Amino acid sequence: MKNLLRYFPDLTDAQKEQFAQLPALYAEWNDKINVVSRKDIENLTERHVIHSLGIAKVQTFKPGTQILDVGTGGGFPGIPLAILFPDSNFHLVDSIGKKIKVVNEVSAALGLTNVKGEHIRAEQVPGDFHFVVSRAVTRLANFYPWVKDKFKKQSNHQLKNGILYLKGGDLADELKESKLKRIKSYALSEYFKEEFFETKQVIYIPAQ
Ligand SMILES: C[S@@+](CC[C@H](N)C(=O)[O-])C[C@H]1O[C@@H](n2cnc3c(N)ncnc32)[C@H](O)[C@@H]1O
Repeated sequence: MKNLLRYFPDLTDAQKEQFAQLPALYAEWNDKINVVSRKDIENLTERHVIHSLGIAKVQTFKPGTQILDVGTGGGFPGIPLAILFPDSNFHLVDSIGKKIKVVNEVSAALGLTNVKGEHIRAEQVPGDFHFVVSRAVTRLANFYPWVKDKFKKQSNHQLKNGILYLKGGDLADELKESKLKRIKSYALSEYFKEEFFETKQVIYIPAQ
């Protein structure tokens, strides 16, 4: 929690309270439905919450922004982003229904009104979003076709509408394979000092 406050010093009391509830909520739900590895549950704030919020270091979402989180699992990166941006709307989808149960239970416990969890495959989501966010779902060559028709035409952020994907390691082959253009990568080590972030990046792919 201390690091979270250091990296995001402008949180309101309500947001601090919501972030503070996450470790206990996920520990409780993870015992019933596994959404986070046992090792990671002990480092939830660093490995899941701060990591998810890496997207916010790259782009601040304006009020009214529509965001789709594809393959959200138990709600990452969608839930931490929804706490940070209470005036943006987050549609969190996963192809496994019990994971969405965790998403909906956690967001209800936090009183989040800007999160909609849905059990649906990404390919089937009817689209109209400014941004798609994701972490640890599939290679970009598979991912992009799932979401390519889901972007609003009008962009109103510093970044044009597109994908903000949390990735790690050497991505040269994956990016080449995807044949996607104008990709930018942002190293999370620029923002967060823990070793965990050393090779972590946010990959931005504008809608094309
Ligand atoms: C490794 S988990 C990552 C979960 C979460 N994003 C995280 O980082 O903690 C990958 C998730 O993607 C989901 N998934 C895979 N293919 C999908 C698809 N076509 N549509 C929706 N969800 C999908 C899986 O069910 C799984 O929950």
